[in-house]
Amino acid sequence: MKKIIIGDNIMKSFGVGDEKNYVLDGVSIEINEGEFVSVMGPSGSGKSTLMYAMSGMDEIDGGTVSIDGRDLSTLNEKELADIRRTKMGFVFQQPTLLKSLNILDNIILPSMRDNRKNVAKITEKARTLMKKVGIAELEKRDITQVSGGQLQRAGICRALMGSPKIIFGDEPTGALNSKSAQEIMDIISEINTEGTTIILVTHDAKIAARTERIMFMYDGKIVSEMRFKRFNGTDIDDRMKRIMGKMREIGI
Ligand SMILES: Nc1ncnc2c1ncn2[C@@H]1O[C@H](COP(=O)(O)OP(=O)(O)OP(=O)(O)O)[C@@H](O)[C@H]1O
Repeated sequence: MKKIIIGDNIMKSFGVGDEKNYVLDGVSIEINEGEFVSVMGPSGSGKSTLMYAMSGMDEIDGGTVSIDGRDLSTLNEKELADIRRTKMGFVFQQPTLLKSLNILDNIILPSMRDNRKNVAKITEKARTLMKKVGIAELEKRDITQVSGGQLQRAGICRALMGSPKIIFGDEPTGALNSKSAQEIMDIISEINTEGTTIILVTHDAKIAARTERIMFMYDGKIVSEMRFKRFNGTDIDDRMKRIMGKMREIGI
């Protein structure tokens, strides 16, 4: 199986001198192409920092991160930006959409920055994605005129515009009620089934239970890992029970 992300002994600190605090303390991680991974851990354990380190959004103090065979430390700013744009998509708890633009324009905006000439093609792709996630009829709406779940669907469309190999999600369902959260997970699972590697940070055992591999962080380290078969909708309670047992064991 091809490894799409290899992180070796990643160190990341904030602060200087006596205030220096290692938030990632020698994290090694390998993610296979097409894997569906989640990262759990207490608040402040370093989950988001790990995601930013793995995606090259943040510089690291030590260790290495390679994406699709390329060591990020050997790349200049432009090469790094290219890799981020072509290989990765990001979904956050609250999609950062612009109030002055409608849903469709928000989805196409980042792609337009890269390629102004292909408006028709970009718009067509956005419409295909909107249809896929069930918001086709909302393209003209302002972002204040849709629900949180619909907004997150738009955020997912925007992340998918560049056909990324990897989607990073930082609490992508964190602002949603449980029904919308599960619907968003249905969409994310489908994207994974189509071959995209997914890495989610979540506090929610019910979200993690739908992934195939869960990494548990504590104090800047990955302290445990759990693997499941691909989720087929039948054994959520059993998976959640196992995850919650592990969380208790670790002290989360
Ligand atoms: N830019 C920053 N400057 C200083 N400290 C930071 C910065 N970003 C993160 N930290 C600190 O690093 C630690 C880990 O933060 P991180 O956001 O990775 O944790 P997390 O596990 O994702 O937490 P949560 O579940 O609350 O989102 C925290 O103590 C946080 O305060």
